[in-house]
Amino acid sequence: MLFLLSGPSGVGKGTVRKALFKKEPHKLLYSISATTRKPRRGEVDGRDYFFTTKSKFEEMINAGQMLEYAQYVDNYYGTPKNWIDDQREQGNDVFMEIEVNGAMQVRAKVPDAILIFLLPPDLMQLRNRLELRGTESDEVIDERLKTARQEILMMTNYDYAVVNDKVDRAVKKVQTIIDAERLKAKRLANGYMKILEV
Ligand SMILES: Nc1ncnc2c1ncn2[C@@H]1O[C@H](COP(=O)(O)OP(=O)(O)OP(=O)(O)O)[C@@H](O)[C@H]1O
Ligand SMILES: Nc1nc2c(ncn2[C@@H]2O[C@H](COP(=O)(O)O)[C@@H](O)[C@H]2O)c(=O)[nH]1
Repeated sequence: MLFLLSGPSGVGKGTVRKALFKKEPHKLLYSISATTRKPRRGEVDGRDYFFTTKSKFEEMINAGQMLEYAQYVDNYYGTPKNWIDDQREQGNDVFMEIEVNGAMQVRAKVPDAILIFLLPPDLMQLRNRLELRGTESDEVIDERLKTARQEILMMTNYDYAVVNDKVDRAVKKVQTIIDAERLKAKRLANGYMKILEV
């Protein structure tokens, strides 16, 4: 199965994902994205992102190596396709964490993907979280918040919305969605739902 988490910058996608993975070791595999953004302090190439150049990224796009990609506030971000295909063929569940334009490409290409949108309690808290994280300049924070307003309007295209007020509560909700979707898929695979429909 393919689970995808989106939401505006600073809403807490990475925080929720890391907490979820601590609770669910080995059951979900994180899809590492490629980006042309410069690494932040503490970020590791091949763990947080595959950091690359604009020209290499464009080569990958032209070679059809991206499942999806987007330009987000002056940088490219995208999901290498091969890895996702390999994992799904082996029966592993994959977890993606990406912005909304890329998510809509995944929706079109992988119709059975489960799309979850993470919301902030309000826009003021989104700004506070980005400022407290301290990884972007004021200018970039303004750009990201401007983009956030458009992104939140896309929420209706998702299967689920979860408010990240408290991290542990948001993690529990995402875990519940994953468990419910896995159960649904298992029942469908066994023909259980089909029998009920008849
Ligand atoms: N529920 C929460 N309450 C308060 N602060 C939070 C909460 N969730 C995350 N944060 C904090 O908000 C900041 C942004 O979180 P995080 O980096 O996980 O967001 P993100 O959505 O992954 O951002 P980006 O898309 O820019 O990578 C971090 O400093 C994190 O510690
Ligand atoms: N469309 C894609 N968006 C991605 C991907 N990897 C990350 N992202 C999103 O980009 C923004 C900015 O990320 P940041 O690390 O610079 O804060 C954020 O919304 C990420 O979720 C991807 O592969 N494709």
